[in-house]
Amino acid sequence: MESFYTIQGEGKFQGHAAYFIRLGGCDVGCHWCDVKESWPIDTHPIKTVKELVEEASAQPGKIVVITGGEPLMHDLNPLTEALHEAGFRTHIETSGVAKEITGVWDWVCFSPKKFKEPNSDIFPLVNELKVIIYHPSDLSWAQTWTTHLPENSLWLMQPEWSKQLDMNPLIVDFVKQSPRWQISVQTHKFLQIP
Ligand SMILES: C[S@@+](CC[C@H](N)C(=O)[O-])C[C@H]1O[C@@H](n2cnc3c(N)ncnc32)[C@H](O)[C@@H]1O
Ligand SMILES: Nc1nc2[nH]cc(C(=O)O)c2c(=O)[nH]1
Ligand code: SF4
Ligand SMILES: [Mg+2]
Repeated sequence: MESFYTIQGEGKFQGHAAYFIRLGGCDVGCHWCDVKESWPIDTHPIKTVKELVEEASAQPGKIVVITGGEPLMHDLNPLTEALHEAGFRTHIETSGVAKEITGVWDWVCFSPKKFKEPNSDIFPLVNELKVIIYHPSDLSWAQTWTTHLPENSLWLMQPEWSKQLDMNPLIVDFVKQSPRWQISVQTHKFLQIP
């Protein structure tokens, strides 16, 4: 759909320069999704792996974040292998909804959704769980995922952007009581960058 060089706004790598590749196509249907224009799979420009790697290589940053849409709708082996060969770290933002988990990853951010079940094959690969908190009931729903994940995974709660005034106090209280969890906020939106 698009690619751009910016600052990772969310999660463990928040604040780091990163080249984002946003792949078109998603059928998960989150009603609060902040990139609904990414949902169609066939209306976006098509680029080759070589073009994407060349464009990323024009920037000094060494992290590439593959997002979407739902990037795992695509076979990500060729792209991630080429990015590794070019010396990049490969990071993914995914709901885990996929027929197959493809790609070679240095960092996997798994953001499960109530609207569609993820492929459980992703569980052992997860570095960072990032649950979006839209409603108070999402606090307990978030906790249901942790038992599936590697012991050293990070557990993050991120307020849904339009609900942050209501959700932030709940998330803050929760993390103070359950310090295994951390807060992620969408810092790029405060910085007014892509
Ligand atoms: C747009 S999604 C694309 C990647 C993948 N489809 C997914 O959902 O993980 C990128 C990240 O933004 C989060 N996100 C999307 N809309 C949001 C919103 N309105 N408020 C907070 N986070 C949001 C998603 O949960 C995900 O962690
Ligand atoms: N700056 C910035 N950081 C991000 N982290 C995850 C994003 C995403 O949409 O996947 C995102 C995004 O869209 N912009
Ligand atoms: S899975 Fe990700 S891209 Fe798809 S609708 Fe949900 S937030 Fe948007
Ligand atoms: Mg985003």
